[in-house]
Amino acid sequence: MIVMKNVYKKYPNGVVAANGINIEIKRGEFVYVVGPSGAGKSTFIKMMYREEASTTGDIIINGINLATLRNKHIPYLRRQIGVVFQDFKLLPKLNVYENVAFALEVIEESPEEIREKVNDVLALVGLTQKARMFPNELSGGEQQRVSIARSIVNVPKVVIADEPTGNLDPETSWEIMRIFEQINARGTTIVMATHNREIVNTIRHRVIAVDGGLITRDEYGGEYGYEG
Ligand SMILES: Nc1ncnc2c1ncn2[C@@H]1O[C@H](COP(=O)(O)OP(=O)(O)OP(=O)(O)O)[C@@H](O)[C@H]1O
Repeated sequence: MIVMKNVYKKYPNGVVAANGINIEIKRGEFVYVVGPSGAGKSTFIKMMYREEASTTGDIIINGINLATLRNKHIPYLRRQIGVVFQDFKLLPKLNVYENVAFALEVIEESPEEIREKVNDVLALVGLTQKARMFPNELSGGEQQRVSIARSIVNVPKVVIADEPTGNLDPETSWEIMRIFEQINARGTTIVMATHNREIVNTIRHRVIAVDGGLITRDEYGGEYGYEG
């Protein structure tokens, strides 16, 4: 489902952020990506949704080879992958419902389909009552719920999350994790970069540790194993 073969990434400034990564992530897995700041975690996951292209090596997502993917087909890839960010990235002028619906409208779904799908995901993240509110009227945890709803409304096979609890207090972080657990229980693959030791060591999943652009550890049910 996600395969990387000898993936190497050098940024234009000369920094090598991936230095020969080989990995296979199967459908339905939940994977944490951990490692010190600057280790290459974001680069690793940005390459999965083609925010960054690899310099050399193959990346295959759901059978799509990103090395040969033409730019005009990137939207097709993105529809198969939901992405959740630390800073939510909601559209401030759209309300909760519209932020989630937007992901569907751009691919020309019918109004009935949009309504049903958006209402379903808002119920899943517990925001039915706040559908008409705007991002600046919501707490950080609620904003992250909207962004998770947006990421899954297309029913992607993979959800990639880059530090999704990084801006949230501990209690809210656990609530957000419960939602990711639910999404994973429905069969969606989750790849999550995180600095949250408590979470990694409590809700056990596969742990991929990255350092210096290399995978230094890959264990099912592994420990966080880093300071900070
Ligand atoms: N767009 C870019 N241009 C140049 N260098 C970059 C770029 N993005 C990241 N880097 C460099 O690549 C290396 C890996 O960065 P990356 O953001 O992948 O690390 P990270 O493990 O996600 O770090 P953090 O935990 O601090 O978010 C760092 O040395 C960083 O400075």
